Order: sequence, then structure tokens, then C-alpha cells
Amino acid sequence: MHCTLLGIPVQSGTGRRGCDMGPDGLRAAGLTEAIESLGHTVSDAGNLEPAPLRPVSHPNSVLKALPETVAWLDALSEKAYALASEGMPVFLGGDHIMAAGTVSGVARHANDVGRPQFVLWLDAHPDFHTLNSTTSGNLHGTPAAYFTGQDSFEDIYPKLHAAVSPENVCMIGIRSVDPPERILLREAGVTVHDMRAIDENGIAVLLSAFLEKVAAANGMLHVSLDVDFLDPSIAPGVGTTVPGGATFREAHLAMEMLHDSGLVTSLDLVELNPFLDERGKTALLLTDLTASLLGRQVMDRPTRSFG
Ligand SMILES: NC(=[NH2+])NCCC[C@H](N)C(=O)O
Ligand SMILES: [Mn+2]
Ligand SMILES: [Mn+2]
Repeated sequence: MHCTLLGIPVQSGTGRRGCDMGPDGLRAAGLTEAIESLGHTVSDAGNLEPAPLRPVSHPNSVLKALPETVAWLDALSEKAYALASEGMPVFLGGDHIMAAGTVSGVARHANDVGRPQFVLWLDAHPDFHTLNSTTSGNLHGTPAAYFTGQDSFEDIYPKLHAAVSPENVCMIGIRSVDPPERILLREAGVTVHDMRAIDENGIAVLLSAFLEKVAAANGMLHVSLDVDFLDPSIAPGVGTTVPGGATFREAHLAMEMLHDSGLVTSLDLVELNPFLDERGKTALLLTDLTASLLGRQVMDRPTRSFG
């Protein structure tokens, strides 16, 4: 397979600085070499630059860095759309607002080729605020609401060519939900597996059910991996740590299952903040998780097929 790495050094969506170093942190951790060692080819498209600023405003006065964020998304949704038709794009963040660009771009491509787009959202947070509901004003709390076509983004974020059906979104690892998000997620019909669901069922059961659904629909699958999906003890390099996250093995198992499914068509690695990391620990873990997703195994085993 061919992977294209694209760095997106955006940090306008978060309240903390340092995510702009995320793409280079992943490069320093040996991401390219790890992917190549699995027999894939890799090209590094370098770092994206934002589009020119355009005038945008919204009545919610708490929104932070709206024009800067929109400039990033204008460039990114077009670039992601272009990359979606050539092998597997791996988007290196950057804060999670970038998923508004990556998912809208890949979903537009899926729509062109007549296949449904699915999203696996691995995160402590659902990032399901609208521009009206956010009270922090941090726009990295909004991408999933945007790409599923919730209201308030029209004429502000880039035009959404093909919204992802909320029923095609599965969130796993969730443990920090704001009250308006809780209501919106339920109304929209997003599948949300909180940490308790992982504790009670095991991550494999939850993920298998979703992969069966993707396979049955012949869907394209975008995986958006937020560092804070992981427990802070193993992944400290992120600005929004929440205790009680996925363990090392839960995360690797999810990646190994994603590999075996053969369904993943694009990937985000987001919210890595090298300024907060401990000697590259989090960047190295993300690199190893990506390797598991792309086929690294401890032992050979028969492949399991979905659908
Ligand atoms: N991508 C993230 N880390 N998002 C955290 C969002 C936290 C909170 N829900 C907010 O809207 O401010
Ligand atoms: Mn997130
Ligand atoms: Mn998060």
C-alpha cells in the first residue's frame, strides 16, 4: 500500500500552544520508517499551509480564532479531498479541528465514488459542539458536529459537499461530554461507547460490531485518533488529558483489528503536543499504534474477515 503523510500544524482550535509541533514530533519518532518497515511505500507531502484569511464572523462571541481556523479548513478540506483518491492519507496534527477538514474532504471523495463514509472516533471527547453550543470557544470541540452536518457551520466553515451520516459514526473511549453535546449526540443518532462500555464489554466486541457494519455497507473508513483517547499515564503529550483512558493493550488491539479488517482508508493522528510530552513517549506510542494499524503483528495469525 502507499501512504501519504500530510502535516497539519494547526493549533488555533485549542487553548494550548504546542500542537503545531505535532507533525514534526511524529516524524522525529520515526513514523515514515515504521510504515516502510511493514512493506508499504511512504511519501511525505510536508506541512500544509493555511489558505488566505477571509472575513468570517458568528454571533457567539466566545469562539476563539475563528478566521484562522477557517483558513486552515479551507486549505485542508480541498487537500484531503485530493489525497483521498491516491492511496491512504495519514494526517498528522495538529489539534482536532483538523478533522473538520480531513473528514469533509475524504467524505466528498467517498460520495464521488458512490460509497458511504464511516468514521471511527477514538477520543475522550465527542467534539460534537456546534458554533452555538460551545462555551469554551475552543473550536477543536466542534469537528464531529460539522462533518455530520449539524447546524451553525453554514457559510462559516468550508462548504460541506457530503455530510457523514451520524449513524455511520462510532465513538469509542468517550469520558468527557458537555451537556449540550450529550443531547445533540442522542438526537443525531451517533453510536457512543463510553469507557464504561469498554470496561463492561471489552473493546473488541464494540469495534467488531462497527467493522461488520462498515463491511456490510462497503464503506470507506476514516479513523480519527485523538491522543487523549489513551490513558494519560501512557500518553502525557496532550493538552486535554482525562483520567481513565484506553490502556496500551486496548489501543493496540483496536489497531490490530482495524488492520485485519482491511477497511481503513484514511487516518488522523491528532492533538500530539510535543511541548507537553515526556522524552517523546507519546509520539513513539502513536508511531507504534500506527504500525499496528498498518500490519505490525507479534505473531502471524489467520486473518479474520468482516462482512
Ligand atoms: N479535541 C479535543 N481535545 N477536544 C476537547 C474539547 C473539550 C470540551 N468539550 C470543549 O469543547 O472545550
Ligand atoms: Mn478530540
Ligand atoms: Mn479529546
